[in-house]
Amino acid sequence: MLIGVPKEIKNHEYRIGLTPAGARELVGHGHQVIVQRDGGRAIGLTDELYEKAGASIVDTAEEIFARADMIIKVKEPQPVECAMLRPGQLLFTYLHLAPDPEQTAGLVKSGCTAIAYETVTDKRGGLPLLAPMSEVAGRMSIQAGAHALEKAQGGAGILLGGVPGVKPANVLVIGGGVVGINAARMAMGMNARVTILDRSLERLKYLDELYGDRVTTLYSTADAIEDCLRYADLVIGAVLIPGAAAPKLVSRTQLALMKPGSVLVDVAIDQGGCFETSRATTHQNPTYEVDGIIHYCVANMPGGVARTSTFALTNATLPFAVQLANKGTQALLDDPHLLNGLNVHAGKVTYEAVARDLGYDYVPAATALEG
Ligand SMILES: NC(=O)C1=CN([C@@H]2O[C@H](COP(=O)(O)OP(=O)(O)OC[C@H]3O[C@@H](n4cnc5c(N)ncnc54)[C@H](O)[C@@H]3O)[C@@H](O)[C@H]2O)C=CC1
Ligand SMILES: CC(=O)C(=O)O
Ligand SMILES: [Mg+2]
Repeated sequence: MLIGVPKEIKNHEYRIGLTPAGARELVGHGHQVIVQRDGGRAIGLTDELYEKAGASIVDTAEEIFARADMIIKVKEPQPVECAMLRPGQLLFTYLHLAPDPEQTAGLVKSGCTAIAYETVTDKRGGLPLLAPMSEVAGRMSIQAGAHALEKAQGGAGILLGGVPGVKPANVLVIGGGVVGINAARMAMGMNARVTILDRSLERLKYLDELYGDRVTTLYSTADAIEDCLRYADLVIGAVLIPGAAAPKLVSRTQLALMKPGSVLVDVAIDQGGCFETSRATTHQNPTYEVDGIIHYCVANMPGGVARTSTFALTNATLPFAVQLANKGTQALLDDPHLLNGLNVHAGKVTYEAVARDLGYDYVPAATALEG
C-alpha cells in the first residue's frame, strides 16, 4: 500500500502523523511511504531521517492526497484537506466529528473511509489511541492553568503550591479518566489541593486507592460541581462520553459562584467543551475572559509539545497502521476494536453518537463496509 503523511496545517500544529521509526516499520512490511517535505522539520524529524527510514519526500500535500491509498495524520482534516480526499481512500487521524458538522459533511461528501483515533477501543474498555494525547494534555493542563493564574495573564495571582505560611490553591478536576488522572498527578506534584469528580464509582475507588488522602474524590452531580466551584482556583474539564459532544457541566450563570481571576481549562473542548462559555482557542491566543473567569480552551494542546507527542502518538497508532496497510478495510472487519474507530465510510456515518448528535442516518460500521 502507498501511505501518505502530509504536513499538519492547523494553527501551531507541529506534530506529524508518523515518526521515521514508524515509516521504517511500514516499509519493512513491504509498503511505500511518502512524507511531505519539511513535515517534521520543526521538531527535528528531518527529511533525511525519513529518507534513511526508506520513505520518499514529496513537495506538496496535493501530491500526497492524490497518490496515497492511506493518509496518516494527526489533526482532523481542514476544509482544504477534506476537499482532496476521495472514495476508497483510507484516512487515519483524530476526527472529533460530533461538534464539527462542517468536517463531517466534508468527509461524507468525499466518499473516503475515515477512521478516528479517538474512538478505537481496547480490551479493557479504554481508548488506546486517545490515551497518549490525553496523558500529554492532562499533564499540560496544569502548567497551562498555573500560567493563566498569573496576574499578567489575567489570573488571580495565585501560585498553585503556595509557600510556607501561605495556603496552596484548590484544583478541581471534572472527569477522572486519562486526562484527569494526569492532571491530578501534576497538581499534586506542585502541592496543590486536588479534588476529582467522576460519574464512575469504580474509577473514583481506583483513584482513592491510588492516592489515598492526597486527593478528595467526589461523585459528579450538579450539586457537587456547584459546591466545588465556590472554592476552586483552577478547574480542569476532562470528561468524555466517547464520540459524543461533551456534556455542559458548568453554565455561564455558575461562573458567578467562582472567585474572580479563577481559571477554567477545558481539555474536552475537542468534543465541544464541557463549560457553556467555552469556545476553541489556539496556541497563539490560548485564553480569553468571561465574567472575570479566565478560559483556556486549546483544542490541540499536545501540539504545544509536538516532539514528545509525535513519538507518543506513533507508539500507539503504529500497530493499527500496519494492520490497515497490510489488509486495507479487511483489517477493520478482523478487529472489532479498530472497527469502533470507523466514523465515516463511502458517504455513510458509521458511529452512532456522531450520527445522533449531527442528525445523520446511522449505518453500523460492519454493514457499511459489507454493503
Ligand atoms: N484539548 C486537547 O488537546 C485534548 C483533548 N482531549 C480530550 O479530553 C477529554 C477527556 O479524555 P480522556 O481523559 O482520555 O477520556 P476518559 O474516557 O479516559 O475519561 C473521561 C472520564 O469522564 C468521566 N465522565 C463522564 N461524564 C462525566 C460527568 N458528567 N462528570 C464527571 N465525569 C464524567 C468518565 O467516567 C471518565 O472517567 C476528551 O474529550 C478528549 O478528546 C484529549 C487529548 C487532547
Ligand atoms: C486528541 C487531540 O485532539 C489532540 O491530540 O490534538
Ligand atoms: Mg475540531
